[in-house]
Amino acid sequence: MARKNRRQIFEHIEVIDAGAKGKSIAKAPDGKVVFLTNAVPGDVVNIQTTKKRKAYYEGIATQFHTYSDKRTTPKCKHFGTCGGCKWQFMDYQHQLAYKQNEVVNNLTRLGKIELPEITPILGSKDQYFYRNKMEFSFSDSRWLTLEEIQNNQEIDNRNALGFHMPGMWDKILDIEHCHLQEDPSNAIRNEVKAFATKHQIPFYNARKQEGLLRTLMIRIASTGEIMVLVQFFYDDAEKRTLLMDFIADRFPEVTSLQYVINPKGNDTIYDQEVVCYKGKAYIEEEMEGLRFRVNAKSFYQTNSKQAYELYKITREFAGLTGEELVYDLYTGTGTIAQFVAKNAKKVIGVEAVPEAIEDAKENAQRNKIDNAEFYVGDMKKVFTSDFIDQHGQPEVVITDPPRDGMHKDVVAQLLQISPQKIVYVSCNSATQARDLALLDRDYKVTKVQPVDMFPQTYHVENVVLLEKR
Ligand SMILES: C[S@@+](CC[C@H](N)C(=O)[O-])C[C@H]1O[C@@H](n2cnc3c(N)ncnc32)[C@H](O)[C@@H]1O
Repeated sequence: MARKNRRQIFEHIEVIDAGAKGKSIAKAPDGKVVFLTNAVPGDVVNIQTTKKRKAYYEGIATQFHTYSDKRTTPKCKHFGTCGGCKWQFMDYQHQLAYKQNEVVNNLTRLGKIELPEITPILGSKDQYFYRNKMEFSFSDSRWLTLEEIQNNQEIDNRNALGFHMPGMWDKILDIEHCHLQEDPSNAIRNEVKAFATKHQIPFYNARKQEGLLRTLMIRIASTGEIMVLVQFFYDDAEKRTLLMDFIADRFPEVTSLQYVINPKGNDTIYDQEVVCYKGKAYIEEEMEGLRFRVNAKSFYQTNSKQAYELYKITREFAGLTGEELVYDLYTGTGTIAQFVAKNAKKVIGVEAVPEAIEDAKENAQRNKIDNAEFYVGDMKKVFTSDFIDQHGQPEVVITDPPRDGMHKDVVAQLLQISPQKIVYVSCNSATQARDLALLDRDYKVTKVQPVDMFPQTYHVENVVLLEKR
């Protein structure tokens, strides 16, 4: 009897498009779509299927007959193993074209939105070393590369400090050089790993839940300030001090050295106490003369230069005259709210993370902004008719939700309060399309501007202006 999920080989297939989550698309001889992980549109390949579903296959290209002219040479030695920068092998102009297409497809096909003429996507000047924040994981059972296995290399130490292998919670790929964050990021990570290994400070083992060192976070702000945060699994004062002093002495340019002791099963630090070991408990970002203090738990857009471009577009779309009451929903540390405050009568920011709202209030005070107020809470619970009665009917609403988009009650409330304009900033145009469809009854999409915040990845940010019909 034939096995249902039997692997199949398709020969001489042209890859025709790039699809969701960075996968490329080909057509199998039976007409079904094949999603591929390792090919670029224009490649002609042999495909081995890895999964068979009713309507499509998943597969990998096993042999290349023709290489696409959209290809370029990846810069990173970890490309192909590391899941971080999946599009590094595609020329940047083509990356941008596919991102633009993704936005248009999602808005028109999923949202059924009638679109105005769309301005071309705004590309990033820096295509590498654009991230201000990186988080690396320690592991005592490093992922072995094919090269190491093939060379039958003697492996006496399996320590790693790097990224999770795609889809594997317990396997870490050791990173020697990452092209996403500028110096001294690579030096800090590599020297911390070498020092901890030499001094036998145990690296974490996620399966056994043992080992001292869990994660290393590095933040490098546009002002040049640097935050390093080490996460430990338990407290060992001697080993902790040894490592923290090493970082402080070896990297005096670090302005904020912090640690967390996190005995939980997962390594999120949002519910943990952060201890400042040396320097300040925050770093400062700067934008158009505004200074933003960012603490270890605060969200700050990870590409600082493109965040400035994104905020300028948001402000331009809002078209403020100085007379408007503006709501900034999902305000984070209040950066957009403060960025538009001088053009508005008053701005109200709402956000779920209390520490972010504390930062927002303090930042506004230091920036001498006295027409912005910030409130903490879950949006669907806070953004109610009572809240509007208390704070006033906004003429403009800016909304920048997480990847899931807005809760349907929040969308319903927007329809209810009916502002003249809504500026919708999104990092996921599929959920944005869903929300725009719900708003379509009363609002027309009049401007769309995709922005590339994350070169070498398939992620795309999109700003939409909605005006009342
Ligand atoms: C994409 S970030 C935008 C932050 C900010 N606008 C900026 O540019 O820095 C989304 C924000 O929504 C917040 N958030 C997520 N779910 C929320 C909810 N249910 N209610 C309120 N805020 C929420 C997150 O904490 C995060 O700060």
